[in-house]
Amino acid sequence: MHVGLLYSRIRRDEKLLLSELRDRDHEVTKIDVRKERFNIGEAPDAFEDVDIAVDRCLATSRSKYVTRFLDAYGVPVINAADTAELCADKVKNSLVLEAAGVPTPNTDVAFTTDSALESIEEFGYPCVLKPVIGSWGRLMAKVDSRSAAEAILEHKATLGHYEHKVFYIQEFVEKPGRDIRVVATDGEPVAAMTRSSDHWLTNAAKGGEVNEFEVTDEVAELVERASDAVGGGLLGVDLMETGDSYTVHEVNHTVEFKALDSCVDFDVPAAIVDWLEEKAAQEAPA
Ligand SMILES: Nc1ncnc2c1ncn2[C@@H]1O[C@H](COP(=O)(O)OP(=O)(O)OP(=O)(O)O)[C@@H](O)[C@H]1O
Repeated sequence: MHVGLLYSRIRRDEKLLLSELRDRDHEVTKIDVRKERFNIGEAPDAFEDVDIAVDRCLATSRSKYVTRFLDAYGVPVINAADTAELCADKVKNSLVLEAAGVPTPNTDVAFTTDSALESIEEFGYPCVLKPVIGSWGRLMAKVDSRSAAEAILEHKATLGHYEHKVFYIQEFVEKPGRDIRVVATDGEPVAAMTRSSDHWLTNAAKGGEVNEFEVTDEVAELVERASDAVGGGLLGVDLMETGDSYTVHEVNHTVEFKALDSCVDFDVPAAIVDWLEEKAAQEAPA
């Protein structure tokens, strides 16, 4: 197959994918989206003969638009534009998980500091404020008191980019010092890990310790439902343990898997490329 890999920076994750694709003698065109121009009617030459495109753009904004252009050009893309749209935005992510009946932390959205403060007071302390767009745990706030809430809201309202004026307020989940990341292809778990830390932000990007997690039937079922809720694809489903069950706090669409690959006794890039081969075969004209 001929894979178009869309990127703006080649991380270790992309290197792992590229080397697996090349080991299997697949043709790969690396497409640096910073150097391309996307015309509304005509596809850039780089996409010629590409069987399947894999969006690995770091910046959410690029990912969202590039996948739309690929759709318009008729090039199959992992992940689909609609999936990118739903995963890139925490509000949309929460809404589709809730609508699909997937347990997810209770969340309010408010547009003014006064109404946000009402939500915060209702959730009680601590609760969590998250930027609606963002990753790696950046600009997340655990709000411990009313005075902290007032200060954070004022900072966001005064100094924040317009997206920070959409206040996303979430209940604090008393997880056991770790969360769970499951990488899945069309809802089928590939492998999973726990991310542990003394810090309330346990994600690997923040330096949390990673360990293999054996996916139980209950987790597999939640992962499948969470994946379906955003339209499937190659996804990272994040869950927290709640004591007697789980809650899914996020589904990621340009999932990083290097940390997972390093801690499991399983070849993650190989499993991803197996799945890509299947997808490309399904997309091929009969
Ligand atoms: N409601 C919550 N209660 C308690 N802890 C939370 C809550 N939401 C998130 N966390 C913790 O914060 C971490 C980052 O959360 P989240 O995944 O929402 O942020 P992110 O910036 O999108 O991170 P990433 O893109 O790396 O997954 C989680 O790994 C989890 O440890």
